Amino acid sequence: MVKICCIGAGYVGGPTMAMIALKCPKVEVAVVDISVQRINAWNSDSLPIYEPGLYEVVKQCRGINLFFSADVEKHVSEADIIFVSVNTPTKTRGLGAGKAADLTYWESAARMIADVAKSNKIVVEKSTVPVKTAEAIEKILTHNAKGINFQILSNPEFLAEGTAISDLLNPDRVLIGGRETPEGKKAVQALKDVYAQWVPTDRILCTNLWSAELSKLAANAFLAQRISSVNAMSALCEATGADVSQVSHAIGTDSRIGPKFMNASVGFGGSCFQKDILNLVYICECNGLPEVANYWKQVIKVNDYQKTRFVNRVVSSMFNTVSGKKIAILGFAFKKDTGDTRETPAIDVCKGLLGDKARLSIFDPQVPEEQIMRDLSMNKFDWDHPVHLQPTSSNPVQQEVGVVFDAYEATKDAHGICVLTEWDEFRKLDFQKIYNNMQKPAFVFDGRNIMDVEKLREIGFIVYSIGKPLDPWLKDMPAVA
Ligand SMILES: NC(=O)c1ccc[n+]([C@@H]2O[C@H](COP(=O)([O-])OP(=O)(O)OC[C@H]3O[C@@H](n4cnc5c(N)ncnc54)[C@H](O)[C@@H]3O)[C@@H](O)[C@H]2O)c1
Ligand SMILES: O=c1ccn([C@@H]2O[C@H](COP(=O)(O)OP(=O)(O)O[C@H]3O[C@H](CO)[C@@H](O)[C@H](O)[C@H]3O)[C@@H](O)[C@H]2O)c(=O)[nH]1
Repeated sequence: MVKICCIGAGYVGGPTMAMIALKCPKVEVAVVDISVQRINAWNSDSLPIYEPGLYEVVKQCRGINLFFSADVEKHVSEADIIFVSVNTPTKTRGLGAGKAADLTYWESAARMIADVAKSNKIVVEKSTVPVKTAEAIEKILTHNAKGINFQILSNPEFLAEGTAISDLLNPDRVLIGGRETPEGKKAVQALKDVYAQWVPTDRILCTNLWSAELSKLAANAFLAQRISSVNAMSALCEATGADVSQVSHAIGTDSRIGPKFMNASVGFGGSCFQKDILNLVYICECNGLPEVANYWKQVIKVNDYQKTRFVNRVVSSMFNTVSGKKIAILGFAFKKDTGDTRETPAIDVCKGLLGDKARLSIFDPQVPEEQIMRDLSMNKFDWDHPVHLQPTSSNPVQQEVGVVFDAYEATKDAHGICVLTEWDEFRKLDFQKIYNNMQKPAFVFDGRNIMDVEKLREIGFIVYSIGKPLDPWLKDMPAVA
């Protein structure tokens, strides 16, 4: 029986391994982690991450051919194929700080593999890493090899949160990069055999190592660039009276452009886009390509501009001050159907409003209070470490923040509402009831374009929607980012 071990039981390691276990009953899969707390949660009925359909998959295989364990070394030493899916945060200190990937966790995993391995292993990069990481990992492994053969593969993950299970079930493609030697090709084939249990072989792409590593960064850069492009257009729409949804639809019907990933928003978030683009920028700079680096940097600049622009709209609409005013924040996760808050635009928007002395009442159906408080007090990039190793906060959360369990409670007596995540349940709220319980004039700032603007205006709200023709109230208000 082939034995697979995955180091890192996070958003990627957990769901990907659960899918392999489900589709390959003859493979034994162990997911290991240094966080005992996370492993205990994977072994309980309350999984450590919220992902539609995940629990059902885990329940079918757990204890049969899927195991979660904190005994990292035992499972690594027994495995034939080892996936490494650990954190690769942005460096906060030293060379490349603020851009380069910090490979501390990756390196420590590689050293541990070299220490405990007693038989030949295929080591698979599942984490997103800089191009040429495989070379560094190879050096660490072979210099400590004791005669053991290690083959390194790059197999980046393309799942998106909230749709992880369907993405894994039916991926657009699986990418496997390996050395073009006979041993390298054999290792690629071994991994291909695993995926081929459920993925059509024409969707399993095999490349050299560096193409696979770079394709992951490039894919995220292209996707994020699309959002920054439509968000840049949203600012121009507001200035000219065009409607960004109509513009997106009109250009998306061109088959060369396509309709997906064209929703203007308060900005993209999530653990990957910003981190991976910064990483790409750093690699370009290191390779003497400052023009290419600056091109990609602009995607992040526009994203930051969009978040600042949103905060400025809120403040300027409300007579240029939100000091002491209650603002309801509906949605804190970086997108719907996940409880993940990593790099969520809600953090920057909330911090911006708090900077103008607002009082915030926050509701998100999936994000617990403790997480929101931690996010608002944490320094940039400090989130991307194993939970027990996260730096303790240097900026305790202000008393101006309250987290509540219901949208009606959040909006009671509020002056304004900011919709920051596109949860379906927000569309179904009783806005007449909400309006009746708010201060007047009552404002809605829709950062996701999910609200029925006409209906809200009929009720009496003053409404701002990203990239839509402005409410007469807002037209005269300056909103310079
Ligand atoms: N989240 C996504 O949607 C996504 C998608 C594609 C790729 N990625 C990439 O995958 C990697 C993992 O991301 P994630 O979202 O799963 O992160 P995560 O923080 O959810 O999980 C990483 C896990 O690795 C564990 N870990 C760290 N060092 C370890 C070690 N030495 N030994 C054992 N366990 C260790 C941590 O405790 C943590 O549980 C990152 O490189 C990320 O960029 C993420
Ligand atoms: O039209 C759109 C689409 C997305 N977003 C925002 O963009 C962010 C990222 O969304 P999405 O890409 O759906 O989620 P992620 O889970 O971050 O997935 C991305 O990042 C992963 C980690 O690398 C990759 O594996 C995926 O392929 C890639 O889509 C979220 O804040 C979304 O709200 C928009 O604002 N407008």
